[in-house]
Amino acid sequence: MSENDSNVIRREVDVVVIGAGPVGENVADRTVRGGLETVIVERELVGGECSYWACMPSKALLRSGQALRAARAVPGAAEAITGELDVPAVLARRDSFTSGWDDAGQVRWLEGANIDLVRGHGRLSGEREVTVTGPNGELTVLSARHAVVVATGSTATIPGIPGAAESGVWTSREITATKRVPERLAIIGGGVVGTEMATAFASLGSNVTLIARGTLLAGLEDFAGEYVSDGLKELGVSVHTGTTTDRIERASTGEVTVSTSAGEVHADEVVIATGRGAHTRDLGLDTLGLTPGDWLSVDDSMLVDGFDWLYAVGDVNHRALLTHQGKYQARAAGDVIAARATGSALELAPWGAHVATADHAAVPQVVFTDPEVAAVGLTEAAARDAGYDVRVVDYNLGWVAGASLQRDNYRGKARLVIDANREVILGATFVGPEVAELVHTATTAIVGEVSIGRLWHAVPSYPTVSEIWLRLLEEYGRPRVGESR
Ligand SMILES: Cc1cc2nc3c(=O)[nH]c(=O)nc-3n(C[C@H](O)[C@H](O)[C@H](O)COP(=O)(O)OP(=O)(O)OC[C@H]3O[C@@H](n4cnc5c(N)ncnc54)[C@H](O)[C@@H]3O)c2cc1C
Ligand SMILES: NC(=O)c1ccc[n+]([C@@H]2O[C@H](COP(=O)([O-])OP(=O)(O)OC[C@H]3O[C@@H](n4cnc5c(N)ncnc54)[C@H](O)[C@@H]3O)[C@@H](O)[C@H]2O)c1
Repeated sequence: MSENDSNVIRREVDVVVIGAGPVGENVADRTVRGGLETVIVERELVGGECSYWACMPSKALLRSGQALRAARAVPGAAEAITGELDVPAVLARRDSFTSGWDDAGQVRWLEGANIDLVRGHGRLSGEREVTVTGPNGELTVLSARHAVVVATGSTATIPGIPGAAESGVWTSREITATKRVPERLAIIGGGVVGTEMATAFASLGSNVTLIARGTLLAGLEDFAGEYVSDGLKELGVSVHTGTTTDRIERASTGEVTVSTSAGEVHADEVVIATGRGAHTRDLGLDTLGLTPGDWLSVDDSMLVDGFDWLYAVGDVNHRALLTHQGKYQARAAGDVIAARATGSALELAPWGAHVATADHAAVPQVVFTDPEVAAVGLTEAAARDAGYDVRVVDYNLGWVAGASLQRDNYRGKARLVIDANREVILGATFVGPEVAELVHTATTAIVGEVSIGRLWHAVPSYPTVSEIWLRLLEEYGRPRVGESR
């Protein structure tokens, strides 16, 4: 590209955001609201991974099976269920949630929010500068007066299992967008994607084998993975934990053989669900002295270490690979960029308006398996490792009146991890059918540092599953007179 090249469009704006996933969209929304002219660059679909190949399609694929099992667990309703899932209807509903992989609706949202879209692949090309290669090779050079925000997300990693690359394996993209349900499906990886997709496709009629090198859902409380393993087995999934995958081979017939330490698995398709890598390989990081392919390390206002104009928000900074947490970071980052640009007051102390403090203490996550797992904050092991004086209280969710009304044979467990010195909650985990909505109360209690004594005054309605809160408090004990705060 030469300076005088007439085919190069040059434009100066206040803020350039690279990546129009949920996080980039939210940063841009906040900078525009803060009075800054903002351009967003997108190489694929506006809405990002979450809208088309992750959160939305995966949850749509899971929901119908969950609703059917819920009805079957309630006598009276169960008798009314006479058939199986309507697979084409489930896939059609998934298609409606991805708008048929068409981003026109999200583009309209950008227009309504006064965010300018430049389609193409963005690369950092110098200080405060991004060069975009458009769909027909045209170049647009965007100079940012105030900030460049990298919100390019993450991509599925394919480990170096011999034969994987040549066998046409699927990742989360192909499984969430599939137009057919494979008769036999092997899934490698016992994390969130692996367990959710095993649940979805077992419900849709696949014969699923889940191969995990360790336990399921490592990183959460151990009992979460154990309950989910039992749930998968009840759905007919063959669960192999502590199992390594040595080779993947596709025969000319199309059949795939997965050789593992537990024997051979034969399948029609294999999904690799072994984690994510930073979407930064072809981003021009080297022009700034950074390493392509690395996650971008940031401070709590999302400024990349060593820069005063470069921000990294969402999956790409590796703080929490979750849409809601990335959008939380985006609100802080968008507002801090606007505040720094206009010279307004900054709030950078913990829990201030311009920092994502909750990333360190209160990241909620729901795993939409059956049973569901809803967790926030520290696990018991993480709290002990962090040096807290920990008290743990557990309770059987099936003993709560609201749970037994919800369905027969309700099975589940809840745990609070409590800082015994300050008597505040550090972490909470709920495992059971439809527990997703329970976790926000725990998030609020952790963020607000609400004392156990005060929580006794937060009365859950009878007979709801939320009465688990009262049972957990009873297990912990009521503060004596003079002790409550
Ligand atoms: C199967 C699956 C299910 C999931 N389910 C959930 C869930 O239920 N709940 C939840 O909270 N999280 C879920 N996640 C995680 C969630 O998808 C991510 O945390 C979220 O998408 C991150 O948003 P983001 O905007 O940072 O990145 P992305 O959504 O990945 O968006 C990044 C955007 O940047 C664009 N881009 C990248 N590089 C460039 C470039 N150089 N130039 C221009 N554009 C570029 C991409 O095309 C993309 O549109 C799931 C993930 C997977 C894989
Ligand atoms: N409901 C949700 O919120 C939701 C759903 C799906 C994904 N996500 C997010 O997306 C991210 C990615 O999910 P994921 O399941 O791909 O990653 P993950 O980190 O949750 O799980 C990866 C799994 O693969 C295993 N693994 C890693 N390398 C391996 C190898 N070489 N061979 C065999 N196994 C290997 C790990 O031990 C782990 O069990 C997660 O961080 C998660 O937060 C969230």
